Amino acid sequence: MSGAFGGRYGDYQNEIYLAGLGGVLPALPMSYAELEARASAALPPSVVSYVAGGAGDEFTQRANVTAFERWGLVPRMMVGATTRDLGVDLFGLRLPSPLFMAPVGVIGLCAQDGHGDLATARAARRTGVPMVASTLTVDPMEDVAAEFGDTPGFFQLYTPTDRDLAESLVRRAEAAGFRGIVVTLDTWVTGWRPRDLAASNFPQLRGHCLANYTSDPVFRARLAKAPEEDPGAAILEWVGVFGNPLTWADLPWLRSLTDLPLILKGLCHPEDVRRARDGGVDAVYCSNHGGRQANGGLPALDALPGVVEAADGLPVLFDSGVRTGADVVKALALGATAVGVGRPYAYGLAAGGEDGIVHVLRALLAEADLLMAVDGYPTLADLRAEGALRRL
Ligand SMILES: Cc1cc2nc3c(=O)[nH]c(=O)nc-3n(C[C@H](O)[C@H](O)[C@H](O)COP(=O)(O)O)c2cc1C
Ligand SMILES: O=C(O)C(=O)c1ccccc1
Repeated sequence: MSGAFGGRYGDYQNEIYLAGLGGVLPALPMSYAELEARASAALPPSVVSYVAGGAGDEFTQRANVTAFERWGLVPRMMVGATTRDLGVDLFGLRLPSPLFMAPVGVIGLCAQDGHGDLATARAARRTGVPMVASTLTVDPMEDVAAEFGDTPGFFQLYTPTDRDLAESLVRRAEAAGFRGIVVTLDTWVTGWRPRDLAASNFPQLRGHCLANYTSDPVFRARLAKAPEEDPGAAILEWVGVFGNPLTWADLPWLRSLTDLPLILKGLCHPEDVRRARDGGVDAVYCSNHGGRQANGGLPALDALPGVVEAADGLPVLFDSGVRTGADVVKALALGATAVGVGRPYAYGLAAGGEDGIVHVLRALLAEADLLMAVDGYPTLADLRAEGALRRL
């Protein structure tokens, strides 16, 4: 059955209604609010506050979400959009959809078995939706990459202050088969996060998600004792080496680190985008870290049009506040090449393991696909045409 209820990604809708005919209801929530509630009940409180929380009073985090309400697609009729093409080209790769999983440093802890990075990589394999694996994982990057199958994966680098360590991490990512390096610029220092402060809990400070460091020969060589013998010293060493306050003078060095596509994450100002472009990056990534780093700022979506313009044809990745398939479509219509989600898949994992992530990704893509059908925009190029999207 396809027709009135399906399409390539929309077929998830068929599956759900068909299962209902057999008396089987969806095991996982269909709305973000219910998903968050289910995940919050499943996770330890310290992980809930870390994942759900943001900077300050979380104004920017909320604004990231509500910003999408100010845009609307204008429906077109009699287009006959019976098949939709959501595929995108990125760095010479053909991705089946424009969706990707943004790097989430504690995703490992969101799984019941504590190996959420591996579950995420397996969900990437099953859906074709790429994972951007954080530097901060429970399992080393080599083990994560081994689960990707044919789906390309990207490595997110938190650039350490030790350049040799940075280079070692990048060499390992290349050897493990990652297809690009995403350098996150907005988190060399941690933003003020009242929820984590109230619980006096920051997972990495308790030794979580440091496997890429403790498995690294350059990091290990900095320690007097092996991290297995003296975990406390390893954590302190991590605190000292983690955050590198990079400047534009460091961009030539970053660029020289790899021949893989280089993507800078956290760019919102057009002038920064131009500098990144001039420095030879392969893509820019517009994001405000889901409102976790700086409060009081513009929603990332409001920065997107300026970033797209300044990128001048360079691919633009986007995340922050995407909760629905309609949000994915709106970000694409505003010029994003690919659209990322963070918390939604973390909650999918917490609520339903690997299947929970697959559910979240399929639901996002089904909604986006069916929206493009209903509104008569069969391709991403149609979505970007003049008059498709209007500001309320
Ligand atoms: C719990 C959590 C951990 C994160 N860890 C990282 C990280 O390690 N590296 C990074 O670049 N971004 C990290 N981010 C930011 C995400 O990549 C992404 O920018 C953000 O989650 C997007 O916003 P959303 O959660 O509203 O979808 C993290 C986000 C969350 C929620
Ligand atoms: O929590 C985060 O969003 C994150 O990416 C991070 C990781 C290490 C230190 C501070 C923030």
